[in-house]
Amino acid sequence: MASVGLQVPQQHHDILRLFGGVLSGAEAVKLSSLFPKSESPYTSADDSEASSQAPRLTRKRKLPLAQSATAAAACGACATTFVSACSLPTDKGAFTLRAYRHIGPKRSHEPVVMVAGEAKGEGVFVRVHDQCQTSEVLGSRRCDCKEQLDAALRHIQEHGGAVIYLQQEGRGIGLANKVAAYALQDGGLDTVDANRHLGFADDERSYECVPYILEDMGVKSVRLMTNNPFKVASLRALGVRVLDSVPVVVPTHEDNERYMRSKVERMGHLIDGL
Ligand SMILES: Nc1nc2c(ncn2[C@@H]2O[C@H](COP(=O)(O)OP(=O)(O)OP(=O)(O)O)[C@@H](O)[C@H]2O)c(=O)[nH]1
Repeated sequence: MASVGLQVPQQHHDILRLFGGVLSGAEAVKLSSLFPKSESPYTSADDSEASSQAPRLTRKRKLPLAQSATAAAACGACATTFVSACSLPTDKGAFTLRAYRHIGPKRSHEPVVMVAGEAKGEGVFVRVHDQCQTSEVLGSRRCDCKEQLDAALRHIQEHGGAVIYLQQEGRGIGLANKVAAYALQDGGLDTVDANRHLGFADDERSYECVPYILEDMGVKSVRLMTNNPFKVASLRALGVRVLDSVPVVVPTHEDNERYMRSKVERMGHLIDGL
């Protein structure tokens, strides 16, 4: 069986150094494996010659080159790389799908952006949406995530804009932990206390890749599609210019009503009628 030995390749040493040695070798190998060698944002003396001769399909965006000093301070050590874009016909119309790779101190993942119409300049409709496999893939009615995603996609199809889709399942705790949190909610805890019971913060998400994605797309300011003031504050703290927030309210039903109430009462969401 393959295992991670003690021999960590040179490019992984670079990542270990970047993260101040906080990561184990295995974690660093996993993070680095998100990047094909020719696209690694961290080049070592050993491979710089080879990579300079390789075809360049991607634009690299390293944090030290970022224009936003606020974002640099907030992120500390991260890199977001544009990978590719394609057309994506869907049941809601035609979009362009842009794909990125992000490596960061809290998580490394592959953000994608659904773009419709003109999504550049000032006041662009943008939703920053976090993955919810239980509703979006499995059809769960415990939350409103899929309905919000669909509503946002329809909105940008009509008005132009972008949905930035981040792989931060379960407010950043991951799918298996979210199932554990659901089990605790089946036993009577609400969504916040379930997270705490498992030893997590109420919200473990991080949005450090968003400023770079917006900058890459030429978006200067956004009208953020969200009901969550904490999300607005988090993005502003990273240097994103949020002009206002646009509510994304979808009908509540008996299967998600308790969750929706908890979002309002425990997490400060602004949802009319709740
Ligand atoms: N830990 C945990 N995560 C959940 C639960 N229900 C949904 N999620 C996750 O919550 C995230 C969506 O967060 P929400 O709080 O519903 O909404 P928001 O993104 O903060 O705010 P909006 O922009 O208004 O949608 C997704 O990553 C879901 O997977 C739950 O009970 N526990």
